[in-house]
Amino acid sequence: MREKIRTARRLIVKVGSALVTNNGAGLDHAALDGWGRQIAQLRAGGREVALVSSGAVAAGMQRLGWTKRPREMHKLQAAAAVGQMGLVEAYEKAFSRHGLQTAQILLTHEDLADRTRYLNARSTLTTLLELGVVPIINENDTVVTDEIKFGDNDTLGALVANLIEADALIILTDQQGLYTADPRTDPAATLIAEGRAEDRQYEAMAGGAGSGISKGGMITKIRAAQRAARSGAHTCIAGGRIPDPLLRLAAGEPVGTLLYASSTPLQARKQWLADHLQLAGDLIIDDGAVAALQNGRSLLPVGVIEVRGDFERGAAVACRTAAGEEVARGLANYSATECRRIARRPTAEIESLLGYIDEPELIHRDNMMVR
Ligand SMILES: Nc1ncnc2c1ncn2[C@@H]1O[C@H](COP(=O)(O)OP(=O)(O)O)[C@@H](O)[C@H]1O
Ligand SMILES: N[C@@H](CCC(=O)OP(=O)(O)O)C(=O)O
Repeated sequence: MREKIRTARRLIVKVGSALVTNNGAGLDHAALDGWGRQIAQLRAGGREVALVSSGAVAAGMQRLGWTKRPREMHKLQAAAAVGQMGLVEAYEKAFSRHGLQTAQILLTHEDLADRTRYLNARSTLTTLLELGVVPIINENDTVVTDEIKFGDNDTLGALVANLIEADALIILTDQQGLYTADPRTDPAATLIAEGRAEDRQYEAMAGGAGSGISKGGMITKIRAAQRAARSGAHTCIAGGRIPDPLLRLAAGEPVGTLLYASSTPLQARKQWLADHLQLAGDLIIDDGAVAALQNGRSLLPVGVIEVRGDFERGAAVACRTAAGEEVARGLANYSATECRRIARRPTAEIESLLGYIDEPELIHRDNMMVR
């Protein structure tokens, strides 16, 4: 089973507040340096890595000289704003020592719920990865209006894994993995080596956060594994203080707990497309395009005869024959207005017709479910 992590090409690594701030004692520069060194090695081995890092609130509290986590939302948000500065500065310094460039990405739930912003976030993140830059991602705590508690970064890590179709989510924390009960309160608890992410028994074993500076606890990590599995990503929960956890996991060593997804990313994604999407419009396609889709190809603008409905970029649309029969459904890379402009035209003309080109296909085959 550990083969699944050994062969993972795109990884999301999540590090929690306890590790980043050495249990609230200030940023743990040695830990940051160690992650930089490991990520540089993973990159050199051909993997893409994005880092989801907590620690803004804890680092801000430390900078402001606060010893107790405040309850008021505005104070937490102020602490996050102060701490995020120090956090990204420290990452930039530590990672540059290992030849890595970093980028700050701050996201909110709305950014991932809104299709256009979702697609923009996805393009930016994948572009950064292609450029060899390590995105350092956190929730944009300063603007979230919900309780900060809902914004735990385990969930954010899973959402990012879904967003960029990562192969694995690695959650580093202050325990060695998932135990049969919280080891802080139950000394007889034993480590779970692996299991299916969707297995509901794990929720009952997991408790809340281990320290005053962390938010999620183990339960949010289990739910994150369930969520990551929906796009086919496997999750490892492992101890962040053991030597080289990332390199060992990537080498296939049985470190921590592996909660694996039971379907491949593509199957999971296509299933999700088939089950969940509300269709926002129709693309009427010609016979050549019908044959191309049935042969597993992407939909190009040249095969589209007519565009029905009014939809945004990223919306789910049906591909139909002129007689109205549904051939496939998928996520459109262009809005209805843009689709009308580029319909029947060769891909090479997209840029001159729209003034820009985002994707050469109108619907990519990975985002399409053929009936
Ligand atoms: N079944 C369990 N196995 C391991 N840890 C658990 C379990 N239930 C609760 N925990 C607690 O979860 C904590 C890790 O989560 P958390 O404190 O949110 O850390 P992080 O900052 O890394 O997200 C552990 O320190 C532990 O006390
Ligand atoms: N965005 C917050 C993250 C809080 C959080 O989820 O903490 P943790 O449970 O340690 O991952 C921060 O940077 O402080």
